Amino acid sequence: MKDSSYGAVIGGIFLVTIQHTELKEGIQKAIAKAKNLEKPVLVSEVQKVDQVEPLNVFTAGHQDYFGERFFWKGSSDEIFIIGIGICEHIQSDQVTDRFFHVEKQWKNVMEEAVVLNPYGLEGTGPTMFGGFSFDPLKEKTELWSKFSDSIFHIPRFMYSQYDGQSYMTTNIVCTQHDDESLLQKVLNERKQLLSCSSSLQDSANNIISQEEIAPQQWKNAVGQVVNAMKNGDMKKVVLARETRLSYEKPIRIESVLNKLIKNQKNSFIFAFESNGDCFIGASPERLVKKQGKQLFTTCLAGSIKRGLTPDEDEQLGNELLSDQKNLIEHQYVVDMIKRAMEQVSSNVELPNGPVLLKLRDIQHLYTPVTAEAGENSSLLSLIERLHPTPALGGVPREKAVETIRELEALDRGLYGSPLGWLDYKGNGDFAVALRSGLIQQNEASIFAGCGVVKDSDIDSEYQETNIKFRPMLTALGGNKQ
Ligand SMILES: C=C(O[C@H]1C=CC=C(C(=O)O)[C@@H]1O)C(=O)O
Ligand SMILES: [Mg+2]
Repeated sequence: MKDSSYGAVIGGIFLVTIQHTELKEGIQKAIAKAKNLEKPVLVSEVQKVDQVEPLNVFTAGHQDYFGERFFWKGSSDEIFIIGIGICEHIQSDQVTDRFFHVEKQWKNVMEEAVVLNPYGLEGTGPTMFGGFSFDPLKEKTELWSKFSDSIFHIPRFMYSQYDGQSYMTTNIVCTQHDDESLLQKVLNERKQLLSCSSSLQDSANNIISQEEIAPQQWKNAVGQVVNAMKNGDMKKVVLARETRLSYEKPIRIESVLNKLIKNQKNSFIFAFESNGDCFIGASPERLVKKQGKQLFTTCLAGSIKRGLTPDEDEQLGNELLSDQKNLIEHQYVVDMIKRAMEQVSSNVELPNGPVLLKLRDIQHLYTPVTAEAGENSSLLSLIERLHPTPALGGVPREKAVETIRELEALDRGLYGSPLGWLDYKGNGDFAVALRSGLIQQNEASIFAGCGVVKDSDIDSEYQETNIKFRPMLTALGGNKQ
């Protein structure tokens, strides 16, 4: 067969002329390997492509891959990763050692993989994305039935935009029973995807109801925790709650993403689809990023609203910077992260005190941390060590997580969890999945929590969660308090 090439468009933009000589050879090699080893072998091919609007790629996947897509934007727009379709699932409901199990499965796939990646940039080639639920021991509800406790996907197609360059990765699992016809099948799928429309009609979708779930019960829980702190050794517990919205028609994930991208600067924007449901959000908080040996993590805790005028905003910021309750709430996070990083990495560096991180709806106390990874520190092992930080769990960690498990009415699922991506070179980035919600056709559940310490005032904490609902409420067109 003579090699051919073709051009393709996404939303009227000429995307790329893709040749597939190497892919053909890669598939042949992988099939031979699969026969030899009697197990499936992954082929991953990377092509440089013209830059397109990342959201257009996600939208182009709507028709054939709805429920199997991933969207990721780095917090400073440095990287976009869009996954379309699922080539391989890496998941487990294992409670103990779940990070280790995911790492083992990932290594198992990568061990024999045939990688055709002349660029070798992070976030290109074999990459998995997904996350770990907040607490695998929490009693399950229907809400998160479409997601397992540890859930990662290797996409069929992946568009990555990094450092002003764009790449298209194609992943194929070859088995011992496959033959060369697999190439044509994949090329057809790719051609079909690239020719799909990237604009969807966005017609009005009215809200039928918006309900805060058990606000009084949540306030009681905050009161109970504050009392327990006055008499015991518990120092901080983060308590979260849910608001549920329902709509006339299915919610357009593309349109929610579009609004999050436009409104929520300095945030990780993500959407992770599984079995038709979508976990989506705009989190300002990084759990940990690994780039070569360099590690980046952040302490984010302590909050105040934005001002209506620049003067008021500055005044509120200064108030936050000197507020003892918020400084203590923040310091618990700094102490824990510093200690955890010092155990497994070197050159741990952080400023002496927090600065302000101003987002559209809220301002936070923020301390960035950098370090150099130790020999055996994989990204997943770092996530295991850090999750949950006291920005979502509390101090002491075990006791706080138990308290959340007992007192919180909410099934957190992936809210507050490590969510992100990991490539075959060990690079990756995970956010703490806050300011987020779960979209299930016509319904959305959104989540917000706050750090309760012994000086917490129940009504102020309640107001703080209302502010934290705003990013998702704005994107969903809901009513804000
Ligand atoms: C738990 C949330 O925020 C955390 C992150 C930043 C500030 C927080 C706070 O001030 O309470 C929380 O610890 C949330 O947004 O749902
Ligand atoms: Mg707070």
